[in-house]
Amino acid sequence: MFNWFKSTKTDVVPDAVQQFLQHWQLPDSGAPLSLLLDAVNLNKNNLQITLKLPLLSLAQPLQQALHSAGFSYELALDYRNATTAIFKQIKQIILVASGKGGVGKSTTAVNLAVALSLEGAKVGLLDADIYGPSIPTMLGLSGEKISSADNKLMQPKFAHGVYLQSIGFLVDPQQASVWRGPMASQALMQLLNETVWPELDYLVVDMPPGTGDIQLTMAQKLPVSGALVVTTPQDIALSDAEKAISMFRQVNIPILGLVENMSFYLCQQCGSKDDIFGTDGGLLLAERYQVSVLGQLPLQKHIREQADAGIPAVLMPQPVADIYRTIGRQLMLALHWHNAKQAASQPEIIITDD
Ligand SMILES: Nc1ncnc2c1ncn2[C@@H]1O[C@H](COP(=O)(O)OP(=O)(O)OP(=O)(O)O)[C@@H](O)[C@H]1O
Repeated sequence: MFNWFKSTKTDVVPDAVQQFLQHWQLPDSGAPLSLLLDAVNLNKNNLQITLKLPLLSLAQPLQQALHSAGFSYELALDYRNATTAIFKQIKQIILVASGKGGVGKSTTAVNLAVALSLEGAKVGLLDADIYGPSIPTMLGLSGEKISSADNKLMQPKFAHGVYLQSIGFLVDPQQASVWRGPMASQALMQLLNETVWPELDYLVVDMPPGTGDIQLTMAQKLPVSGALVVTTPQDIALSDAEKAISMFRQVNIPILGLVENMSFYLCQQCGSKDDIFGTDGGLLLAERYQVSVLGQLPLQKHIREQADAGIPAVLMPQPVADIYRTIGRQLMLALHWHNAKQAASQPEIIITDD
C-alpha cells in the first residue's frame, strides 16, 4: 500500500483506483502521476487528490481518464508544496536568461510566470533587466509607481495573477546602464530583500541579456533553484546561448531547459512555414549540452501585439498559449525531478550522543 492512500476520516480508496492512479501518465511528459501524489482521499463520490506540484490543469484530463476507465468519481485536485523556502517565503527562484539581447527573454519570462499561475501556483516576477525593464509594459503596468508605507519596504504590483517588482519602477535605465557587476547585483539583492513578497511557489527573474560580469555576479549572489535559457535558432544567438549555459554550469546553477523563440514563421494567408532564423538550432544545442528543449515558439505578430498591449499571449485563446502552458508544466517538473535527485544523493546525517 502506498502511503499517499492513507486516509483517516474518509472512505478506503479501492485497489482498482489506486492501480489506475499509479499507472496514469501525465499528458505532456509521460511521467507517472504516482511520483507526484501527496495524498488521495475518497469521500463518497468525491475523489480528492493532492499533488506535490501546482499542476491543476491535470484535473480535466485526469477526470476524463477516470470516467473512461469506468470510475464515476468527481475529482478535485489541489497541491501541497512541501519544498523548503530558498529565500524568506519564496520556495523556488528561477532565472530566465539569454546570451543575446532581443531574443524574447522578457516575453518568455512573463508568459512563463502567468502560465505557472494558471496552474494554481503562487508566482512572483522580478524584472532585473537593468538595460531595458520591459515587463511593466508587458503586464499592463507601465507608468506605475511602487508604493511603500514606511519608505523602506515596497509592495509588489499584481497583474494577471502574478506579483511584480521591476528595477524599472525604481531606476532610470540611463543611470543603470553604467553599472558594473557588483553594483547591479547589489541593487537586485536590495530589490529582492526590500519587497514584501507574499508566500511564493516560484519567483521568476528576468535577467539582463548577456553573459558578462553583471550577469555572472547576479547569478552568484541570488539564491537560485535553476535557470531557463531563451534563444532563437540563428547561429549568433545560439553561440551566445552556449555561453549562457556555460556560465550557469560554472556557478553550479542547474539548467532546467531551453526555449527556442521565433523558431519559425507561419504565414497567416497561406499557412506555409518559414524557418526565418534557421532550423532546429535550439534542438541541436540542447542535444550537445544535454539540456531539454521545453518549447519552440513561432514568430507571431500576436505575441508582440499582446505584449505591447499588456496582455500576455498565454492568456489568449490561441495555439501559442498551449505552448507556454506546456513550457510552464515542463519547467515545474524539471525542477521537481532535479530537487528529488539532489535530495536522494544527499547522505543521511545521523546525530548520535557520542
Ligand atoms: N515569438 C515572438 N513573436 C513575435 N514577436 C516576439 C516574439 N517574442 C518576442 N517578441 C517581440 O520581440 C521584442 C523583443 O522581445 P523581448 O523584449 O522579450 O526580448 P528580450 O530578449 O527580453 O530583449 P532584451 O535584450 O531587451 O532584454 C518585443 O517587441 C517582443 O514583443
